[in-house]
Amino acid sequence: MSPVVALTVAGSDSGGGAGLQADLHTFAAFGVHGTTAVTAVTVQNTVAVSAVHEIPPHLVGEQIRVVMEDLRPGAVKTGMLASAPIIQAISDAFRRHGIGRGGTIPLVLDPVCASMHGNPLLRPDALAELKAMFALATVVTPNLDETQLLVGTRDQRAAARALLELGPQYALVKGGHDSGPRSRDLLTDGSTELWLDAARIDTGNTHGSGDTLGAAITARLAGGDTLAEAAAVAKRYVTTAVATSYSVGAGHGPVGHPPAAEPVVRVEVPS
Ligand SMILES: Nc1ncnc2c1ncn2[C@@H]1O[C@H](COP(=O)(O)OP(=O)(O)O)[C@@H](O)[C@H]1O
Ligand SMILES: Cc1ncc(COP(=O)(O)OP(=O)(O)O)c(N)n1
Repeated sequence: MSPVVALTVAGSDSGGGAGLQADLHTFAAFGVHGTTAVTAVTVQNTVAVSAVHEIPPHLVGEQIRVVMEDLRPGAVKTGMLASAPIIQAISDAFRRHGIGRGGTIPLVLDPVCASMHGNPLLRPDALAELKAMFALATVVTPNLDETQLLVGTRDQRAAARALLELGPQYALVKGGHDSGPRSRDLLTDGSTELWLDAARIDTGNTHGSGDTLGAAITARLAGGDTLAEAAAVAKRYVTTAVATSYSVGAGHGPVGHPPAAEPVVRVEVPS
């Protein structure tokens, strides 16, 4: 029986905590075969990002093409996209291959702008292109620093409203960077509202938590979940991931990726 397949379009984190490495760990934890289109190689450890090498845009597009034509992922996630020309190449490839709104393959768009150390992962002149891409997304998943940059507020409801005006089907505004005893994320399509709520775990080792949440949503969407189902499962998974995070290196350690309690199960339909 062939496995469910998902694609991540993302940057590489040499420290192994975030980016496509976190996405692949998460896909594997859900029993999903992970494929990649690499946008950039970051020179990164637990302390800082010290350099970024961008992949030529046409090669990013080609990675998407060959994966789509051969492995046929059931859902796609984007992370670090680096530059406006790379975003343009990705958007073109998505339209060509039916990824995102207007197509049949769900798209989880994590608008990664900076690392948790404050180092940029998106060129400032690419912000408009990134926002234009939101209209393709099934769901956009910014953290509160990103909502501040993208729509000028850290208020979760106000941010979600402003994000939805840019055209995604859903906004999922993450609350990990908030304070207080709960870590609450808001999922809304403008008419329904779902609060994903968990106890805040007292740790500085949350590197890769945003990628892990988005990748878990993508894995479950690839297996056929609705977005609300996928987000609820993914929230339970990322809470376990933060609870199993660990210290490695001198800075912020990564979240853990234990096998998912609710993996993706392929249902074989007899022909
Ligand atoms: N200390 C924590 N305890 C529990 N959940 C957390 C904690 N930090 C982050 N999360 C959760 O991890 C996910 C990623 O959130 P966030 O840190 O806001 O995004 P990012 O990693 O993109 O900056 C969210 O579901 C958030 O609620
Ligand atoms: C290459 C690369 N991509 C993404 C990130 C940021 O990861 P994310 O999980 O969104 O955020 P943190 O949990 O690390 O704040 C990265 N650092 N590198």
